[in-house]
Amino acid sequence: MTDRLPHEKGFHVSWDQLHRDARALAWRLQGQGPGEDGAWKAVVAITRGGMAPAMIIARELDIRMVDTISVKSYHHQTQSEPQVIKSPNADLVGDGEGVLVIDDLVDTGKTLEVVRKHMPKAHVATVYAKPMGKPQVNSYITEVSQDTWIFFPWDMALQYVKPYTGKDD
Ligand SMILES: O=P(O)(O)OC[C@H]1O[C@H](OP(=O)(O)OP(=O)(O)O)[C@H](O)[C@@H]1O
Ligand SMILES: O=c1[nH]c(=O)c2nc[nH]c2[nH]1
Ligand SMILES: [Mg+2]
Repeated sequence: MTDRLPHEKGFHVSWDQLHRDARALAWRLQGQGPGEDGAWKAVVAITRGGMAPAMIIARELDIRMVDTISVKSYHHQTQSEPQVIKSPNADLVGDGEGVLVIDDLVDTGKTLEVVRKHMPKAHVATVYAKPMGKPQVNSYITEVSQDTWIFFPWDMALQYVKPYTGKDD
């Protein structure tokens, strides 16, 4: 057994970096909604990864209507068919008009495909995007290659690493 990942590259995101990138996304979305002065009606976070960026975006854009949609598709790094296991309030989101749907990243785009069926008129935004999933998002901040695995701060902890020489005594 090996501890090595099935992906060649890792893109490690700190809390600070996530905060900056989510703020950059909020900046891009500000004033782009269909409401008066470009306001958005609500934010829907795709749990769980979308919750941290959605909170930052809701704060920056002063949106108080926040709901969630829960789509489960990965077990560690293995993907299965996405399933909606919790829907947002239908009275709040309607067909998605004026709603910002936020996720941390789009990879294959399968999760967003399912979400778009629920809210076809929503504006879908992710902080990070891989090429295969890009057609599913309306806005994103940083693109990484398809063979990169993005590591988020909530999945990581600081730990000792050996020097490059391998000598740590
Ligand atoms: O574009 P896709 O290939 O569908 O993958 C992207 C989705 O996968 C991850 O969520 P995951 O299902 O692992 O759940 P989590 O957010 O609870 O970690 C990530 O947060 C996205 O929601
Ligand atoms: O933490 C994650 N990093 C990724 O790159 C990814 N792709 C799908 N799901 C993911 N989760
Ligand atoms: Mg997710």
